[in-house]
Formats: sequence, structure tokens, C-alpha cells
Amino acid sequence: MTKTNYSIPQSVIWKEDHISLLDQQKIPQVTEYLELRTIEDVWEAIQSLKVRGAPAIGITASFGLALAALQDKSESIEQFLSNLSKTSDYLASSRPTAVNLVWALDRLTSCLANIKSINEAKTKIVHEAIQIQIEDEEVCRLIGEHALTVFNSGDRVMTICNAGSIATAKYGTALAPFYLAKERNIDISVYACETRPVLQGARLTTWELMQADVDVTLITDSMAAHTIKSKNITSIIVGADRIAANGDTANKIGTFNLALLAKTFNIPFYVAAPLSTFDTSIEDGNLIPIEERHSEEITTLNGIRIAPEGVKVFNPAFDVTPSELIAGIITEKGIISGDYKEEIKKLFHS
Ligand SMILES: CSC[C@@H](O)[C@@H](O)C(=O)COP(=O)(O)O
Repeated sequence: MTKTNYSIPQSVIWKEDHISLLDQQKIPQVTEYLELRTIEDVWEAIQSLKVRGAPAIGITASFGLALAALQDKSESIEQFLSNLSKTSDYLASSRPTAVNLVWALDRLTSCLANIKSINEAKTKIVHEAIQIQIEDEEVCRLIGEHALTVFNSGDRVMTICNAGSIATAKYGTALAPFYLAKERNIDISVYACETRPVLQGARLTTWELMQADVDVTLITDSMAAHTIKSKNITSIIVGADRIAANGDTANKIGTFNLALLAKTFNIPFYVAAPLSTFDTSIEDGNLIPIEERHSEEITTLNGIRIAPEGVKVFNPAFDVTPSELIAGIITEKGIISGDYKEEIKKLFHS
């Protein structure tokens, strides 16, 4: 595996008796790790966005389930498995849109088929959780390699939210090509949308890319159209939280706007995501559950109220981009485009 030299703090670290978690709510002011010791700690960290980004949520939830398994005092395998299934359902309820969460929990539960003892189950589940994190790093690096083939030196690329290193095991998805490009002296400038209301673009994407010395410029979301026109943006790349069987893609709210702008300005709009973000059980994007978060994310800024008390608020955290607006979905297995339904079928049967 080729390694890059950049070093961004790792978002999730397994410590055997707890999880050490980079508190993404405090970045960029403070780089601080939390200790998650109970399953409730893990649920709360995911729900409150202390860890966020589809793959990182999946990794955290798997370590959470491993922690619960190690702490379990059951005397029969049946009781142990029943407790684990309840814990898995509980963790899955922390956030509804990113399918990587359920994907990771299901993978852990599946690895317990045919276990002969509780001790064996505990060893297997910890091993599988660690494996999910190790694999995600390699998967993201491969996504970066494939993504790099659609860019040229001198490109100016727009992105939204944070689909970077701290949203995954390493490298990120949409941001992975920028790290690889930097290392190979390929000159790409990034324009990061601030990503209202939680500001993942302003707080996290700029923080990450600046540490790797990638050329990044911050804009507010409402500046996207003007920036594409005036700065001659060459393409847009985003991450994903769930991709339906027809390629419709849920990602951070505002992504759909960017896809429409890409069409207007005739520039390619790419989605970068691992296979663990595909949900082939869902026919199209209309069936993707869209998380609605609390109104204070919109009515307050840093704890200060900016909207009248009692105002009605609609706060969907994600939107769905129809696949016909997507120039290519970049995965660890390569780039698919065109007839997404067929291409996705092939992706899962090759
Ligand atoms: C590699 S992360 C991909 C997506 O999870 C990311 O773009 C995103 O929308 C994250 O939303 P968030 O609400 O911050 O978890």
C-alpha cells in the first residue's frame, strides 16, 4: 500500500477498553479527544456530530458494538447475541441517513455466525471492527487514485461539507484526490462551501486541507454560482451518505443545489463514495430517509439567537441528487457513469 506523508489527526482510535474520539464539534478551535466508555457515550457522540461523516460513523458504531460485546456479562451465547442485537439496533437509531452505520453493524453481527463460545465472539467482533477501519483507509486511498484521473493540474474544484480524512479512517472520499495530488505536485485549488447550518466546510474541510498545504478557499454556500462563474471552477466533487440502486445520491444539504449549478455551467459533478455507502435495497432516492435536525442549528449561531423566538424551521440535514445530474460515481473499484442502475448491479456482482 502506498502511503502519503500528510498527517491529520485520526478521528476514531480503538483503545481496547474505550474509544478515543476526536471531538469534531470543537474543531478548528480545539483538537481534543473524548473517551467513550459506554454505549450511551457512543450513541450521543454520533447523534451530536462529535463524530460525523458516513464512514467515520460506521467505524465508531462498530467499535461501540465491540465495546458492548466486551462489557457483556451473559452466561449463554443466546443471551449474548440477543443483547448484541438490541445494542446494534440502538446504535443504528443514532442517525438515519448514512447507510454505512447499518452496513458496519450488520457486518459485525454477520461475522458471529457459527461461533462456539462468548469469548470467541468477543475476539471476532473486535477483530472485525478493527478490520473495517483498516479497510476503509485503503478504500479511500483507492477512491483518491481513481478520482485523480478526472482532474488536471491547474483545476479549480468545488466541494461541500467535509468528506475528508476525519470523516473516514484516512484520506476521505471527495478530499482524497487533493491529498494525493499535493504529494505528486499536481496543482489543484479547492473551493470549500461553508455548509450551513453546521459548517462542516468552514470548520473541518479548510482545517484539514490547510494542514496538508492544499490550496483551499472558503466561500459561503450562497456564493457558489457566482464563484463557479467568476473563478472558472472546472468541476465539483462531493461525498455521499447513501446511494440508491439507481445512483440517486443523498449527501449534505446543499449538494443538490451544486449539482444543478454544475448542469447550468456545463461542468462535471462527481460523487466519491465507497461501496459501503450504496444501498441497493432502495430502488431510488425517494426512499432514502432524510434526517431532520433540531431547529437551534438554524436559529442560533454559536449559542446566540439569530431568528425570532417561535419561528417555524425546516432543517433537513441531507438532500438527494438525482443520478442524471452525476457525471460519475467514483468508488474504490473505479468510476461508473451512464446507466447507473446497470453499472451498480455490475459493481456488486464483479
Ligand atoms: C466521506 S463523508 C461523506 C458524507 O458523509 C458527507 O459528505 C456528509 O454529508 C456528512 O454529513 P454529516 O451530517 O456531517 O455527517
